[in-house]
Amino acid sequence: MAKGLLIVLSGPSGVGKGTVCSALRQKMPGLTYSVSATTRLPRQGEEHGVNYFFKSKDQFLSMIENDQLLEHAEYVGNYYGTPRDFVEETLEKGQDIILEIEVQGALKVKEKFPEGIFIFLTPPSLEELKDRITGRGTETQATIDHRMSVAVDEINLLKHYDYAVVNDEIDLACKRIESIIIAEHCKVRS
Ligand SMILES: Nc1ncnc2c1ncn2[C@@H]1O[C@H](COP(=O)(O)OP(=O)(O)OP(=O)(O)O)[C@@H](O)[C@H]1O
Ligand SMILES: Nc1nc2c(ncn2[C@@H]2O[C@H](COP(=O)(O)O)[C@@H](O)[C@H]2O)c(=O)[nH]1
Repeated sequence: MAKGLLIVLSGPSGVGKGTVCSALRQKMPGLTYSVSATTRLPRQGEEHGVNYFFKSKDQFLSMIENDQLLEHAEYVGNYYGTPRDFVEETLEKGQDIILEIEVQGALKVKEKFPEGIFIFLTPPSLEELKDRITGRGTETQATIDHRMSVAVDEINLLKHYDYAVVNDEIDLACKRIESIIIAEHCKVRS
């Protein structure tokens, strides 16, 4: 049986990865979502096992030690990582999986899975990006400033991705990503 596609969606904080990914999962119910582990505290309404596996720093470090993470990164003061077994088992079953992760982690996944599909979601402008992070109302001003400064470095790494998708409008961005996945399934592979 053919393996599933590993799809990595990244882009700066607040660009709309989570929003677009939720819309995409509604349109493509066969697409499996990789739930990450993090040491970040839950935001209001976030659930363990749904949005993230929320871990203490010691628990996270032990996941690294035991090689349970496909990749991990430290981002703006917290650790984030992708549980390895779930990704590998999903691909083996022939199902597509999407990872919604930041850029350092995406580049580590690319080293291990060069056959993956790497999609960078871009904001229409940096001003709009800042408005979105601020408007979400989840971050302090200091965190917004930190995330915005990291965003500039992240956008400079766009060249390592296969596709750039602008998130000007949620439905359009979602349609572009759906089209990429459909086209990748039609690709002739040697
Ligand atoms: N196309 C869009 N137009 C306007 N607002 C949007 C659009 N896409 C997302 N948003 C809004 O921008 C904010 C940030 O979106 P979201 O939380 O999905 O970003 P993210 O990239 O997942 O962020 P993070 O990396 O911090 O988790 C949310 O309030 C969301 O409703
Ligand atoms: N390298 C990884 N990055 C991840 C993972 N899960 C989420 N993320 C990214 O972290 C930032 C911050 O997320 P937030 O929920 O605190 O706003 C964002 O870019 C996420 O996409 C992961 O497993 N590995």
